[in-house]
Formats: sequence, structure tokens, C-alpha cells
Amino acid sequence: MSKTYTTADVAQHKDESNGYWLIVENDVYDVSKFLDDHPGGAKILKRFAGKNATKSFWKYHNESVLKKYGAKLKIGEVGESAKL
Ligand code: HEM
Repeated sequence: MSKTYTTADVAQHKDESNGYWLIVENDVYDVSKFLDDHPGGAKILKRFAGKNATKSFWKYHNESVLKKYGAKLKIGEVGESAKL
């Protein structure tokens, strides 16, 4: 079942100890285990961890990326509008 998080919850996940989460549209993704598999590199995911990465995400990817990886990485949704 999908969980609801606040942007403040997401903001706490931006390092090794808490894991790396980010927001795309209204969904929350845990990319901790995806860092080394990301074709764009781990560094850029870490930079966006804890934040709303929607704008940058659409700059470099299209819907097919979410279709392929989304279900595997998605952990929930943001309950309020994401404005980080
Ligand atoms: C859920 C999060 C993400 C997933 C599942 C993901 C997945 C992918 C995949 C599959 C590619 C390969 C290209 C493609 O198939 O279109 C890619 C490339 C790339 N990603 Fe991500 N990505 C994510 C988040 C981000 C974020 C937040 C950024 C920040 C700007 C980013 C930056 C890039 C860049 C720059 C490339 C291009 C690499 C190149 O062409 O050399 N990605 N990503």
C-alpha cells in the first residue's frame, strides 16, 4: 500500500544514514539502492535527495523511465503540494 509523506519527511532523507528520497510530481521515490545503477550517476541523485526533483527530472527523462523504474522505487506520495 502506498504511504503518504510530507515534504518534511522527504527532506530528512538525503544522506547515507537515512537513505536518499526524492519527489517527482506527487510521488516519493527511494533511490538509495538505485544510486549505482543510475545512468546519470549517483552524484546528481544525491544532490536532489530530500527535494522535489520534478523540474530537473523532466529535463533529462520521459514518462518511459517512470514506467520502467517507477514501481520499483516508489515508496509513497506527498500529502501536500510539493514545493521544496
Ligand atoms: C526516480 C528517479 C530517477 C530515475 C528512475 C532515473 C533514471 C534514469 C535513466 C533510466 C536514465 C537513462 C536515460 C533514459 O533511459 O532516459 C537516466 C539518465 C539521466 N538522469 Fe536520471 N533518473 C532519476 C532521477 C534523476 C534526477 C533527479 C536527475 C537530476 C537532474 C537525473 C539526471 C539524469 C541525467 C543527467 C541523465 C542523463 C545521463 C546521460 O545521458 O549521460 N536523474 N536516469
